[in-house]
Amino acid sequence: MTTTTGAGAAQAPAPARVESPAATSAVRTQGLTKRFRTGQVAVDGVDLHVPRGAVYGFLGPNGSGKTTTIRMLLGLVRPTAGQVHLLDEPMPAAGGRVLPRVGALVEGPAFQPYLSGRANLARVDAADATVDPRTSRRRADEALERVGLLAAADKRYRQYSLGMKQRLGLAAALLRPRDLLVLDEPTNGLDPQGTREVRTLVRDLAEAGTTVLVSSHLLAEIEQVCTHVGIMGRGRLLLQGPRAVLAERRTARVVVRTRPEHLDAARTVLVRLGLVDVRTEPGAQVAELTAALPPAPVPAGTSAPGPQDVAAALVRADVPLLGLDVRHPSLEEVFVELTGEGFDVAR
Ligand SMILES: Nc1ncnc2c1ncn2[C@@H]1O[C@H](COP(=O)(O)OP(=O)(O)OP(=O)(O)O)[C@@H](O)[C@H]1O
Repeated sequence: MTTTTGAGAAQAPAPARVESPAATSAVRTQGLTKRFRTGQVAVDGVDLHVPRGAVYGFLGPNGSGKTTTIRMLLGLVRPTAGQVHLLDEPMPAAGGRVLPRVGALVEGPAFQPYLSGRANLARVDAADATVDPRTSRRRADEALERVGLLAAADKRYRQYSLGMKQRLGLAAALLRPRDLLVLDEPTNGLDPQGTREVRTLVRDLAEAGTTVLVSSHLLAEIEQVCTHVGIMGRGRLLLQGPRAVLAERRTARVVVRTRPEHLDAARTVLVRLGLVDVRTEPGAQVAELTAALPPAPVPAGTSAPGPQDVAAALVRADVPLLGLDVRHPSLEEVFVELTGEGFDVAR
């Protein structure tokens, strides 16, 4: 794994800037696109917005373009088109100034296999021209402690488990205070306890004022710590916003069971009531219809049909009601619906 720490970039004194009122983004992209030489469009016109102070869950199935997007943010991959601003500064032009304020954990070989974890961190630290070399050891040990790796600090990197390697990558990103942390699948290779620790770490860092962009193909792993989410599917950003946008997508469906010969009449009733996405499943004895209920909350002054209205309307239309339920999709189902594939499916 590589840690991009802004190392080597001599930090020019920040010029006096008049911050515009809109200067509140940790990450902002416009039309970010990457077409590889193979012709594959891995990232397709992505407009990311990560507000300052957010924990932004960057979610999507394997192969949906998260890593390529992150690499473009950090200047590791050149975009085919589009713009990137980090901490309200244009990239890559302001990289020398901005990248020291950005810690990153992205995949790729970077650590020396025959050096210990601590010695590897010392190398990363030494490459950062903006820090005091005399306090290197303290920084390394504090970072190792933070990720629970102090006890294994003197072990060689090649003897580390995948989880330990991942922790060392995190430690490298934490060698100095950051305004923005970009973590690509930080829980890869970690056991459930390690995953919980990463979540706690992310929460602590955010509380201390660091904006965190964290990617995952596993919704449940990071959903709990996010204040914002962005969902990728096939190179496109399908949904973005405060975490509540996910809940809003959890449209409940009403499930109606009736006799097969009344299926068409029941369908007409549901459509007349204004329900959408009506699906029918004829059966020999019992036919089933499902339809989307309007999402709550309903705007003031309007009344959206609820399950009781559905029942009443069916009875009025003489449709025998053999059963009526309301089904709420899980967040996982919302994702599958959004991305059009299982959350673990590679392209
Ligand atoms: N260097 C490359 N050349 C050609 N295609 C690439 C290259 N890197 C990535 N891709 C393709 O671009 C698509 C997006 O890959 P990317 O790694 O960005 O997805 P991801 O969402 O990060 O997936 P994962 O969770 O598996 O890392 C994939 O289809 C991948 O095969």
